Amino acid sequence: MSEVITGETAVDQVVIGTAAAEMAPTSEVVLETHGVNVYYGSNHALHDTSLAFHKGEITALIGPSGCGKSTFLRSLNLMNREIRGCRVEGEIIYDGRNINRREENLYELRRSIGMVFQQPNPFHKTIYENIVFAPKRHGLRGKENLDALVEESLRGAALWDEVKDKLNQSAFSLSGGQQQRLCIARTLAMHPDVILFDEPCSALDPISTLAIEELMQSVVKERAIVIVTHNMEQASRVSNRTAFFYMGDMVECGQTDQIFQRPKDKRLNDYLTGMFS
Ligand SMILES: Nc1ncnc2c1ncn2[C@@H]1O[C@H](COP(=O)(O)OP(=O)(O)OP(=O)(O)O)[C@@H](O)[C@H]1O
Repeated sequence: MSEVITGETAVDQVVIGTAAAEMAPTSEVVLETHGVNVYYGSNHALHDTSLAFHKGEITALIGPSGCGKSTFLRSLNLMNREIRGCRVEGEIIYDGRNINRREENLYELRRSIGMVFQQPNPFHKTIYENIVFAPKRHGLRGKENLDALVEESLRGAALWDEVKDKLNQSAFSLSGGQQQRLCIARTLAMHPDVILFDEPCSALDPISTLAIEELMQSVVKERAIVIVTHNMEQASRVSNRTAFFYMGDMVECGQTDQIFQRPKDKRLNDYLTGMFS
């Protein structure tokens, strides 16, 4: 049950970014959940969560530490299956089917629903090989095709100009921000319909953070993006829609400007005004 706020809720700390405000949402739902519950053993960490993610939209998941944001994000491409003792119930609908079933091919699914993690995690390979590794395993052949994919993906991740002359160097010769963009390029190389970002900028400086945010906005047109972030300014700058989680409940979801400027739930208002973090 949500506590509804009455009267003025002057949430002035966060200025809504024009980029997010200008992005026109489309109505095509790419991925949606119905009544998702997640358990770690006996800990019921996420309660009955239903959300839809639209093509062309960035959705930010916000809320205090331990409220279930990453748990929910990980359930969207069945990453929670990698965690021993974790159980996910409910429907996760992608491409016309419920993917939360044992027969789902995780290898194929994660091509379509990619994920970028908090810490950049390139492979111990060259920049070039980082991009083509998975596409080759999925059958892509021919130097011309591979070269074209490398260039397209690195351009998509705004990294091409910085690395085009050193594609055969180790990915670890890059800075942290460049490594994160390489990980995004690696994800883009699979042409995913959805990209999940789990606090992708928390290890980065402000300039690299801005580069990642611009990058998300440039690649969202073709897909849906979901981002977990602790940075309220980031959520307001990049997202079209924001969902607020609290103690395992998805408490409120709406257009980002409504969430930040006219929150309905008292817990959301308290969170935004810094009464707890
Ligand atoms: N691998 C795990 N094993 C057991 N319990 C977990 C695991 N991951 C998360 N949890 C539990 O699930 C609940 C939600 O955690 P989760 O990491 O999803 O929250 P969060 O909102 O993403 O937090 P943060 O912002 O700190 O990353 C917490 O009670 C946490 O202890």
